[in-house]
Amino acid sequence: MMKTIVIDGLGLIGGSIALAIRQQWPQYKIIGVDINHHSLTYAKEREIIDDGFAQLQNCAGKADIILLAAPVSVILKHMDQLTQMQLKPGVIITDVGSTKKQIMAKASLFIDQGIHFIGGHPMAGSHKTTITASRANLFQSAYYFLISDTLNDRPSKKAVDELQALLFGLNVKWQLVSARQHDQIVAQISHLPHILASGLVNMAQDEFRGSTLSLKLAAGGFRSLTRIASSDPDMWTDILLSNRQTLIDKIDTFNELLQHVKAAILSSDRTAIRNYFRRAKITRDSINAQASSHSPNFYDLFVNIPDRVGSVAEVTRILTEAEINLINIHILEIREEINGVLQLSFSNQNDLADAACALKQHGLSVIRGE
Ligand SMILES: NC(=O)C1=CN([C@@H]2O[C@H](COP(=O)(O)OP(=O)(O)OC[C@H]3O[C@@H](n4cnc5c(N)ncnc54)[C@H](O)[C@@H]3O)[C@@H](O)[C@H]2O)C=CC1
Ligand SMILES: O=C(O)C(=O)Cc1ccc(O)cc1
Repeated sequence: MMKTIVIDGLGLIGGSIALAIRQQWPQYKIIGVDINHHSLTYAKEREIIDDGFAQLQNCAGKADIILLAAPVSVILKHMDQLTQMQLKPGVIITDVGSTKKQIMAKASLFIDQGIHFIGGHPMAGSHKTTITASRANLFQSAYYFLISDTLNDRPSKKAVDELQALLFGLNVKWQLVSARQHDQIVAQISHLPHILASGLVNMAQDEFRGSTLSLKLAAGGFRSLTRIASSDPDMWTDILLSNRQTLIDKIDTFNELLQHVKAAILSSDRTAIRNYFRRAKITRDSINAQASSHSPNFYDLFVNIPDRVGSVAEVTRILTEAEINLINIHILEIREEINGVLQLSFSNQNDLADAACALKQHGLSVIRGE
């Protein structure tokens, strides 16, 4: 059956979902909405969308499914606007916003109109934004939250089935939670870390101001811990302001934790300091162990690469030529004058074996992951 999908906000997430729907359901019509005409042109030229509009009101009435994928403040504004529009009977509206309580509070407006609203949030993405960074496999094996608050009746179950079928090609693991639970979870594992990463970068910048030393000295730890400080400032302002109280509480708790470490250092309490690191190490190690024992989502290969311009590109070129689908690429260690290590992730063992063979043939040294 032909369906019309409207994606409002054609950036990293909207673009990646459009690509995945395109692959899975080539017969569906995908309409993109974005205030940035470059995104629309880019998407049309690459046939990611069939048609593009600058305003949601110009196409929302044609949609069987509307996916809101703009920044959170825009999602909220557009939800208000949608309640004033003439929409198809049975339309499903969903969103991908990073916070859920405010959005789900507004979703009650739709219930009175007999419209299904399904709150959603894919737990994958990147510090890179805009449609140019989008890719069909961005969400491969990631968790995708669906918000249980408005999904209690039978018609909603049918709507959820329809949404999950639409997004089948994302290859995500669905996770049902309440909006409250959701905002608590993501405050801890996503929002607070973003605040801290940017704080570390700002503090280091202040420290080095007026000195000849610079952030170039930063080793791998600082770099990997602060990668997300490169995320989009506007998007993150929206996120923090839509999860205010939870984040205020989290910051207080983190403050207490820092005070605890400070006290341990002040009193040279070796045991307390060691326990601080030991407890974290056990937990952090177990995240990797859980991921590999429950479901090996990724098959990893590690490649030593020489420190020279273009060596990462050479690896990806070899894989592209061999038509091997790379799920993820991560630079683990790359410092000036020292060889680097690339972590390459594949979705299955065969791809991994083919990649190892192709890279070896080109003289690269590879190590298989556990
Ligand atoms: N970046 C990430 O890793 C993740 C982001 N999210 C959420 O997904 C949503 C989109 O994020 P990204 O795709 O990363 O951002 P993005 O910046 O790549 O894309 C947002 C798009 O929305 C467009 N836009 C802004 N105002 C608009 C308006 N009034 N009407 C129509 N389009 C408008 C922008 O021009 C841009 O193309 C946000 O709500 C974010 O919180 C969710 C999961 C991961
Ligand atoms: O870049 C990263 O690692 C992220 O943390 C991506 C991300 C950003 C926002 C979300 O709501 C979910 C995931």
